[in-house]
Amino acid sequence: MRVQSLSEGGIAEVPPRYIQPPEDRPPIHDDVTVIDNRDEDNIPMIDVFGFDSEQRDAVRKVIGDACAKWGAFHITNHGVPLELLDQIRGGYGSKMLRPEAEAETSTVLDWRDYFDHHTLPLSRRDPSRWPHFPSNYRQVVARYSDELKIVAQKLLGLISESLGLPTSCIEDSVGEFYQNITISYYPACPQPHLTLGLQSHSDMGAITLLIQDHVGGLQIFKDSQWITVHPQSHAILVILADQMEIITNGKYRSAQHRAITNSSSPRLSVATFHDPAKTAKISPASELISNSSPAQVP
Ligand SMILES: O=C(O)CCC(=O)C(=O)O
Ligand SMILES: [Fe+2]
Repeated sequence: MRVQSLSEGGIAEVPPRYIQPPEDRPPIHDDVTVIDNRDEDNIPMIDVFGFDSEQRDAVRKVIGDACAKWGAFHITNHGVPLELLDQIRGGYGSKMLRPEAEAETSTVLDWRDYFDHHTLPLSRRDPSRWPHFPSNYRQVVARYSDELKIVAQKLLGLISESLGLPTSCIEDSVGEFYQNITISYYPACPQPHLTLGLQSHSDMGAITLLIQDHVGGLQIFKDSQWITVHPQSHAILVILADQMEIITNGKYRSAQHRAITNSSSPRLSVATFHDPAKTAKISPASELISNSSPAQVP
């Protein structure tokens, strides 16, 4: 059953299968706020200046710092047309989302419906399996996929350089991207203090590019605290994923994150995952292995 139907049915209490164990529940009181971190503690906002080569040294430096400290950061002036960000966020959400089969082993369910699109390589892209409304929907998703692949490639180049690696190092070890776009819809929840929209996890691929609407609810775990990522409509959130942690031999960590719910507004996010090719064998870059920094994985 869709969570959206539960929510719109007007239930006052969430079904038991959605109730998180006490240690995982978010600290929401009177449904207003979560821990509200001060702005200076919030996730870095990095202007990449359209990946302009003149700014490359400076941008590489701040990206390196953000990767080491946060494993996640916002970028602006990324070159993706802002109207495309709005198009993929806008209006497509609730009606076409359907729940994917929940693993029966999962004891507690997420307060979320989602729709997954296989977008790259092109051999996996079959728009006929995607919703066909609004009429330009498939076109928007395809265009968004292509634009975000470019951003992901440019970021991998900068991240490689920030570690003193050749520009193409990480991209070469990742191989041809497997890209998936997941649109998540989190209906309003009558008991946000008992539930999670999405349980704590790190993404398993190489790099995730995420945009969200104005509601907010994404949190990143840093220094033993959950930090709420303030929505920034023109920015793209970059989240380092597990394969990046392996390739960088732990110099950069994948970011642990989760989504919380709220009782008043449904929320939408669009996550674009870039995973290594199925044939890629991921291991730490040899340049990052030394006596003082042995390989963290074989
Ligand atoms: O909805 C969000 O902000 C988070 C989505 C996410 O982390 C995921 O789909 O892996
Ligand atoms: Fe995630």
